[in-house]
Amino acid sequence: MIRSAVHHFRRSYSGYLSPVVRSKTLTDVLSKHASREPISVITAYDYISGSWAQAANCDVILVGDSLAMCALGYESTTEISLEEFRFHVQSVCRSPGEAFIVVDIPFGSFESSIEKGVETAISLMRCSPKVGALKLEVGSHKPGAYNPDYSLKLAAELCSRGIPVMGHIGLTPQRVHSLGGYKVQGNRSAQQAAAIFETARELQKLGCFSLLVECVPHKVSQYITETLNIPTIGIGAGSGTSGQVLVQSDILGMLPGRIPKLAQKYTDLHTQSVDALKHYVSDVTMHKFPENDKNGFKIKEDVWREFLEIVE
Ligand SMILES: Nc1nc(=O)c2c([nH]1)NC[C@@H]1CN(c3ccc(C(=O)N[C@@H](CCC(=O)O)C(=O)O)cc3)CN21
Ligand SMILES: CC(C)C(=O)C(=O)O
Ligand SMILES: [Mg+2]
Repeated sequence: MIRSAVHHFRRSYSGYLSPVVRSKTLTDVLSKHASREPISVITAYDYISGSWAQAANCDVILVGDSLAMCALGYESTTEISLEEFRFHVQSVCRSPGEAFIVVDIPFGSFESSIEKGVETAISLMRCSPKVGALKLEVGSHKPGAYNPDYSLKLAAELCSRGIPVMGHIGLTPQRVHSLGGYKVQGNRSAQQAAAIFETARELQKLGCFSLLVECVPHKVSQYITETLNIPTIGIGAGSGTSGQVLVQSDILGMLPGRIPKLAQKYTDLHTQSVDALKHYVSDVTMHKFPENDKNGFKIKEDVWREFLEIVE
């Protein structure tokens, strides 16, 4: 059977049929690293923020569990459930574009057992065929320790099952309680920095395709980047990593108040949005909106007269 041409089109956010764009694959991301081009990563939380990141041509979209704090108003990332998180993954995946999509594994969905972790990982991969990889926060590996960190074992199990894993090291926000706050990691002692490096090396050995390095002194993250073959994506890890990631709500200034020192605000969407909304509220109050000619709909004069005859 000849396939109809419509199969090669999909609906874009504007509602029009647009040519299907194939998402970047893991291979595309790794070839970018092989040619030493910086990899750009932006978080997204829903269809709108996903579409913005796609339109900006970032290489990778991270559906980060920071959405708990930055889009849902929770106090920490530990509060969001897997079920709630999956809806957001699905909506980001509906955004049209080429970005490779990486998804966080939220707190509480993988810690009880390896089996549970594997099941969760499969359910996240199955949110959409556009989910290309998962990200797992990993605790510091103590070299020679009798009981290696559970998350290292889970990372290995996922890799061995064909699920691409990005290991997340340094400041791991899901462990905010055991870390005693959102603090720089690997700056207090040589042993602490070495533990982060050893964890990075171990994760590469276990098969992780990339590492996310958060809030680590730039000398340490650059050393990790230069020593390993897999790309490192930094946040608060300086300029020596293979790529950078930031939280979209920080880049755009979507929320009032301060953003972490590691981030940079490129615009103030909160202020701009509130100003625009105030303008609308004022227009409604002042009878300036809507304007019948511009925003309204007409009825034919004879239909109108007939209407009046019926009702009067
Ligand atoms: N808006 C936002 N941006 C983020 O990048 C982000 C979140 N939220 N929530 C989840 C995690 C937590 N992250 C954070 C949160 C706070 C700091 C922070 O307050 N850092 C201190 C410096 C660190 C220190 O004093 O040791 C700062 O002054 O900004 C850092 C990373 C990164 N992630
Ligand atoms: C802060 C980044 C790295 C993250 O894990 C997230 O957005 O959830
Ligand atoms: Mg996260």
